[in-house]
Amino acid sequence: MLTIENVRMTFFPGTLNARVALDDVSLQLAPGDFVTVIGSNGAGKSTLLNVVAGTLRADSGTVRIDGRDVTRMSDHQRARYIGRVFQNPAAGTAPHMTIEENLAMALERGRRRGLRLGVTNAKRARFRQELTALEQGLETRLGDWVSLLSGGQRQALSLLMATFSEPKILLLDEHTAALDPQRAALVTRLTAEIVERFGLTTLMVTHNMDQALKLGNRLIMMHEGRIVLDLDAEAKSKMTAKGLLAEFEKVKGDALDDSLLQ
Ligand SMILES: Nc1ncnc2c1ncn2[C@@H]1O[C@H](COP(=O)(O)OP(=O)(O)OP(=O)(O)O)[C@@H](O)[C@H]1O
Repeated sequence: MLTIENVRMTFFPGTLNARVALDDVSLQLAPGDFVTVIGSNGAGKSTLLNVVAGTLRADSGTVRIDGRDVTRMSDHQRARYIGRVFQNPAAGTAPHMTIEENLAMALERGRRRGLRLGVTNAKRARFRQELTALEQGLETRLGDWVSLLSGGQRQALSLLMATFSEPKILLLDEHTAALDPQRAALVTRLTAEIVERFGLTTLMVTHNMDQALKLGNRLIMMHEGRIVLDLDAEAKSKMTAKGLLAEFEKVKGDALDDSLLQ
């Protein structure tokens, strides 16, 4: 469903500030794969998601979604294939539009004929049904401005909006990191439910080891622009948070050894 081949991406190439964010990254996801992505700060996790979404263009390499080469497509052209939720609850929703207007916008996203934001009764019934599943009481607040919602409620709504148009790929970029533990747990649970319900192929970046181990059927660890660990479902089920930290220490140590040898 998603194929990333030999992708390289350097910020400020050819300058003293040059920074290799992705160093020959290849990754293949089968339909329905749910891959959690961990790694130290600056490892290239967000850049990877940006290259998949088309927000950033790779210097070289290819990105294919469902067999289609999207490498040269803009983020707008890819929007119909991709749903994305960011760390900041404010990023995924329009604050001065109502809940139902936001949902109507999400429903039309990526369609070719432009925006048809009209909220019909049929749509409203669907919105109520989907919102009820979030268990946030939002189904009775369709006319409320989104700016009135809590961070957790907004993130739950963002998740619903990102998956509404049944994207081929769901990208989650530390989408629970800005929430308090209780709300983070709720959004984590909703994530698992929604991904399973729609069978979404998902890449989820997180700094939370327990979350990375609990969710999904595969885990990758990135370090300095490379994938340094790739655990399938079985290896992941046997891994512990402590074990992951030990792997972190190992790659950091190896990187240090390499730099000392140069
Ligand atoms: N817009 C940018 N301009 C310049 N350099 C950037 C930009 N975005 C990322 N980088 C650099 O690219 C590298 C990878 O950054 P990226 O944000 O992908 O890492 P990350 O793994 O998501 O880190 P974090 O966990 O801190 O969010 C870092 O060295 C970072 O400084």
